[in-house]
Amino acid sequence: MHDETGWVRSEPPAPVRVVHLGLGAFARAHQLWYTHQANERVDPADRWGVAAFTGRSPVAAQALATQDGRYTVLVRSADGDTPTVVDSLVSVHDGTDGTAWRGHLSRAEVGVVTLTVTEAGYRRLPSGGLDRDHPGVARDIARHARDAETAPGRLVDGLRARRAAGAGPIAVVSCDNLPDNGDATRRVTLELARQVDAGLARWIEENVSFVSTMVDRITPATTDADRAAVRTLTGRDDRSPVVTEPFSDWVLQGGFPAGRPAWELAGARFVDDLAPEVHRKLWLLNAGHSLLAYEGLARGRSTVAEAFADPVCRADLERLWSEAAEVLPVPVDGPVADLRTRFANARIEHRLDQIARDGSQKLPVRVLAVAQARSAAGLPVGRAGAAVVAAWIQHLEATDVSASDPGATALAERLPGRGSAARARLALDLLAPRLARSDVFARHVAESLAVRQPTLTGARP
Ligand SMILES: NC(=O)c1ccc[n+]([C@@H]2O[C@H](COP(=O)([O-])OP(=O)(O)OC[C@H]3O[C@@H](n4cnc5c(N)ncnc54)[C@H](O)[C@@H]3O)[C@@H](O)[C@H]2O)c1
Ligand SMILES: O=P(O)(O)OC[C@@H](O)[C@@H](O)[C@H](O)[C@H](O)CO
Repeated sequence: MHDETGWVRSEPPAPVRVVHLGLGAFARAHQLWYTHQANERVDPADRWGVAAFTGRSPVAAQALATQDGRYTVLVRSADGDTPTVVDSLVSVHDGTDGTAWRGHLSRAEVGVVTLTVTEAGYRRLPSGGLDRDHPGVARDIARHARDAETAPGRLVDGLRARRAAGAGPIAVVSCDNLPDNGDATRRVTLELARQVDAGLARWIEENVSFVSTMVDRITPATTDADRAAVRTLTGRDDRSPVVTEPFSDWVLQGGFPAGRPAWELAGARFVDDLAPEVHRKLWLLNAGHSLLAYEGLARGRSTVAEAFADPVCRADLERLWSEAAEVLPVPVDGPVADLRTRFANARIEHRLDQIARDGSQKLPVRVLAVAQARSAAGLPVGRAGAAVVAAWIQHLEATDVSASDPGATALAERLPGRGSAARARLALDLLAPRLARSDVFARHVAESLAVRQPTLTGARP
C-alpha cells in the first residue's frame, strides 16, 4: 500500500491485552517501548497490544490517533540519536471515554493495566497539612479517590465492569515514582471499592494483583526542536515523538494472573523484594534531580546538565548521595557512577522547571525518607537533605507555584515575613510531621535557609 504519511503498519496490530492510563512522555519511552521490544522477540501470536487512555486532556490521544498509535522513540546518547518506531500502541482514547475504558477492561484477553499518572495523580490536593511521612501516600490517595476522574476512581469503575462481565483476574501495574506504588494503589482502590460495593471489594481482593515497580529512564517533555530532529532524521512528521536517554531499567514485584508481555526479553527484571531498588533510585536519582532543580534554578541554571556542571550544585549533590548511600542496603558505587554520566549528558535537555513541579509530593519520598532512615539507623539526620528542603522553600518564595505545585500553595502563602526557624517548621509540618518534631533536622533546614536569605530570588553568593 502507498503510505503518504509514513505511519501505515506493515502487519496487523497486536491484539489489545494491556490497558494503559496516562499517555505522557514517560509511558511512550518506557512501558510502550518495553512492550514493543518484547513483541519484536516473540512469535506474532504472542504479541501484546496496548490501548492507552490519556490522564487529563485528550490532546495526546488526538495526535497519536492521526498516526495509528505509532510514534518515534529517539534514543539520545552523548554521541548521537537512534530512532525507533514503536508499534505496541494499537488504540488511543480520551481518558474521559468511560465506555471505551470499561469495554477494554471487560475483555478476558486484557490481562494487565499499567499506570503513569504522576505522583500528584494519586493524591488529593490538600487544603491543609496532611501526613506525608513515608509511606503515608495511600492515606492521601484514599481521600482523593471519591472523585471518579482520579486514577483510583477509574480503576474501580473499570474493575466493576470487569467483574460484571466475568472477565476474570487481572494485574494492575503502577509505574509512578512512589515507593510501594503497587501496594499504595491496592489499598486506595480497595478503600474506594468498599465505599461503592463490599462485594466488589472482595472480588478485587481475590482477583486483582497490584504489582509494584521501579521505573527508570530519564525522559524530558518533548519540544518542537525534538520534533524537528525526528523529521530531519526520519523524514516523517511525527506529532508525538519522545526523546529519551539510552539507559533504561524496569524492576517489578508481583503476580500476573492473566499473563503479561515478555518484558524480560527487553531487559525488565522480576524480583521478590523491590524495596532496595526503589529506595536506591528515589534517594539517588530522584533526590538528586530535586536538589539540582531547586538549587540550580536559584543559581540561574535551566537544565539538569547545566546544574550538574555547576560546582556548587555538584558539591551539594555529592554530599546528598553520600548521606543516602549510608542507609541504602545495596551497592551504590556503580549506580552513582552511572548517574554522573547520565546527568552530564547535555544532549538530554531535561528542564529543571519540569522536575521542580509538585515538590510537595516528591520531597517526602525522595529526601525526607532518607533523613528518617538515617534517624532510625542512629545516624545524624544529615545536612544535605535539609539543604534541599531549604532550597525548595526558597523556590516557593521566588515562584508562583499555584499551578505547578497546588499542594504547596497554602504553605507558600504563609511563608512571607517569617524567620528561618518558623519557615522551616511550616514546611516540615507539610512534608513530614514526624521530622518536624526533630529539632535537629528543623534546625538544619533553618540554618540553610538563613544562609540563603540575602538572595531570596537570586543566586547564592
Ligand atoms: N519522565 C521521566 O523521566 C519519568 C521517569 C520515571 C518515572 N516517571 C513517572 O511518570 C510520570 C509521568 O511522567 P511523564 O514524563 O510522562 O509526564 P507527562 O507530563 O508527559 O505525562 C503525565 C501523564 O499523567 C497524566 N496525569 C497527570 N495528572 C493526572 C491525574 N490527576 N490523573 C490522571 N492522570 C494524570 C497526564 O494526563 C499525562 O498523561 C512521572 O510523574 C513519574 O511518576 C517519569
Ligand atoms: O517524573 P517526575 O516528575 O516524578 O520526576 C522528575 C524526574 O526526577 C524523573 O522524571 C526522572 O527523570 C526519572 O524518574 C528517571 O527515571
